[in-house]
Amino acid sequence: MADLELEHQHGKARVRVARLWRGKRPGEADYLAEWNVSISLISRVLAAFTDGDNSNIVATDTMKNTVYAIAKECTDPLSLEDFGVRLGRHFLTTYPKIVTGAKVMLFEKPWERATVDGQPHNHGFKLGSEKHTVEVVVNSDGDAKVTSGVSELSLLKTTQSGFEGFLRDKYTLLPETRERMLASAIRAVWRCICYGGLCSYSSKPADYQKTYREVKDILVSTFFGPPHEGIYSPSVQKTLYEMAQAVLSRFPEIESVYLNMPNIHFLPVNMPTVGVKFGDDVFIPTDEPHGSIEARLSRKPILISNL
Ligand SMILES: O=c1[nH]c(=O)c2[nH]c(=O)[nH]c2[nH]1
Repeated sequence: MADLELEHQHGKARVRVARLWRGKRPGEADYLAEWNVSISLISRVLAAFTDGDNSNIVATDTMKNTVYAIAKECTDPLSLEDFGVRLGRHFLTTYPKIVTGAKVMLFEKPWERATVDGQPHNHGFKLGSEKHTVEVVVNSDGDAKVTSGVSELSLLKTTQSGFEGFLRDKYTLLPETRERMLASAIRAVWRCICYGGLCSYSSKPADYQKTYREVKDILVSTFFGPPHEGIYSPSVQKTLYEMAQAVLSRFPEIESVYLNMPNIHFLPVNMPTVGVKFGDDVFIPTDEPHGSIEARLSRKPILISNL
């Protein structure tokens, strides 16, 4: 109908692939990556929706198979980001007249090299905790916008946290405190890249894997503070801001960082009527409800007129 407009995309979600790169010589370590890949294509397939004309559809089954084929083509270990860019560009170069954009979302299962007798094992892996996440958007010029992240980074500190001075009204029960546990399952997402195109911070991190590890380290060390004394957190909000600021000051190529930090409450047990006296030593851990605190910190765009 002339007065209607259809926006559409199609793709394959949650394709799981494990890529093994065997040690090149006997006795050399194997490398393993397990990825979960979701692809969504913007393509000229309006007629498929409106007229049942499938002639321009890239089958989602083909997209799934392409994940395996490109994984095979990658003869050396590579980052999740580089794999995502390569995969996204594949659809644009294979179908330049049909596919006008590709979005690839990936996360990596945290297999870590096992250690046995204090030695890294050549072919043994164990599952870690937090996940590396990536979103790649490729446009028809082949420019790729890469957003990296970490999810389920679960951190807890037993002290050096409080919450005071907040608004009080007739429903406020929460006592003020300078002594509480602080726990969160952090999701962080940072954006730094434009290949080609206009972008104020356009350099590609030399090594995505290294940047991922270093961003994680900075998030963790800012959350906890120094090993012995720690650092006092007056709120999740302030700690979140300091974590984001630390990432931007360490990495000039990162233009913005988003942090989502649920405040996972550990409620001190208190049972005054039964004669057991607790003193911030027994807690009820709770998942729900939890505080939900999120923010994005970005560099202000550089104004040409100020240069
Ligand atoms: O760090 C906190 N921020 C809040 O906004 C909040 N709200 C609340 O009940 N406890 C906390 N803690």
